Amino acid sequence: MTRSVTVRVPAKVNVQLAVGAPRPDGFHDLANVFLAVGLYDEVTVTPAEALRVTCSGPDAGQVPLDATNLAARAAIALATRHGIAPDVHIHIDKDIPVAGGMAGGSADGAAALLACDALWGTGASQGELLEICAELGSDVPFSLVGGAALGTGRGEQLTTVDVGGTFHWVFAVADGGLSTPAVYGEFDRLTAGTDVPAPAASPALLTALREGDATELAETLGNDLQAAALSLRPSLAGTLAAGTAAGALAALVSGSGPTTAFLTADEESARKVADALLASGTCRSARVAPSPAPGATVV
Ligand SMILES: C[C@](O)(CO)[C@H](O)COP(=O)(O)OP(=O)(O)OC[C@H]1O[C@@H](n2ccc(N)nc2=O)[C@H](O)[C@@H]1O
Ligand SMILES: Nc1ncnc2c1ncn2[C@@H]1O[C@H](COP(=O)(O)OP(=O)(O)OP(=O)(O)O)[C@@H](O)[C@H]1O
Repeated sequence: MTRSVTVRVPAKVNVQLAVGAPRPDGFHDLANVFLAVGLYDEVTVTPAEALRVTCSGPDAGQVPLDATNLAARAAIALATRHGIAPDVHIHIDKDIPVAGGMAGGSADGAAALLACDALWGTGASQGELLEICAELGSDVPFSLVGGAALGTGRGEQLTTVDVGGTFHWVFAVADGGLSTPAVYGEFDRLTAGTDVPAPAASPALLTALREGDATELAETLGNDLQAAALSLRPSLAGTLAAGTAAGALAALVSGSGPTTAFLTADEESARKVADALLASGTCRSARVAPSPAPGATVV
């Protein structure tokens, strides 16, 4: 009998994304407060004659199925380290918006890594898994651990953040994606000639998370990439305004966008904001999700 392993993995929203000046290696130092949210991809790995990737879900057509897929890269990275062949069929059941600033590709990379480790019995330590994640991308370590964390460096060095309650969100999915490097490039263009301060986590935001206080969190949310995302996609301003008018406590661009995130007082209010966003015609779909959510987990 052929054994399969399935891993469920969450999307993320950045409740604070403080961005420093560009580094010599092209990356930016960050104070990146990640929160995992309850929208999930499921990645299933099954032994096969050769590595191949398939994908299902409404956005499946936008997902690369070649060796550039982060799930395939994760399988190859683990196999290479352990001297085995990455002969596995990876199936991604995708529910996280693609190129939406919610770390969907990163989630699949972390999930495939955990799934292959379980399938092959490689027994990689959490430290080794996190090291491979960091090689795959800045957001990938957080997708593995989930919950809430502060990411420093380029976002890959994680410190756990305490969260004292459930926060309710609405995510407005835009038509088409935004390229993460293009948004960082626009940030550089917009801040050229200015003194960009070293990024630091907001103590008030960390307190709001610890106390589970949505009103306080709403006042302290911040995304330094928001102006760049709005500059590249001006129509997002209309989406942000529609969610705020519908009663969201706060609205912001999720990571590099173009998904926009709305913090609400409770689940009922989240449903109302989602309905109003859809009716406004300013987004393709509106998804309700609680946070924090657990990281990559074998199901
Ligand atoms: C916008 C965020 O999603 C917020 O969590 C992340 O910072 C992006 O993380 P990611 O998609 O995993 O990004 P990576 O795959 O590591 O890098 C893609 C590109 O984004 C830019 N990048 C990314 C992270 C970072 N700290 N500084 C950057 O300038 C670089 O141009 C890099 O070449
Ligand atoms: N498994 C994957 N799922 C989706 N996209 C992938 C995957 N692997 C590689 N990609 C590529 O990565 C690009 C960005 O997709 P992704 O959904 O990860 O964006 P994102 O959510 O904006 O990322 P982040 O928030 O980490 O910056 C896609 O356009 C696609 O070409």
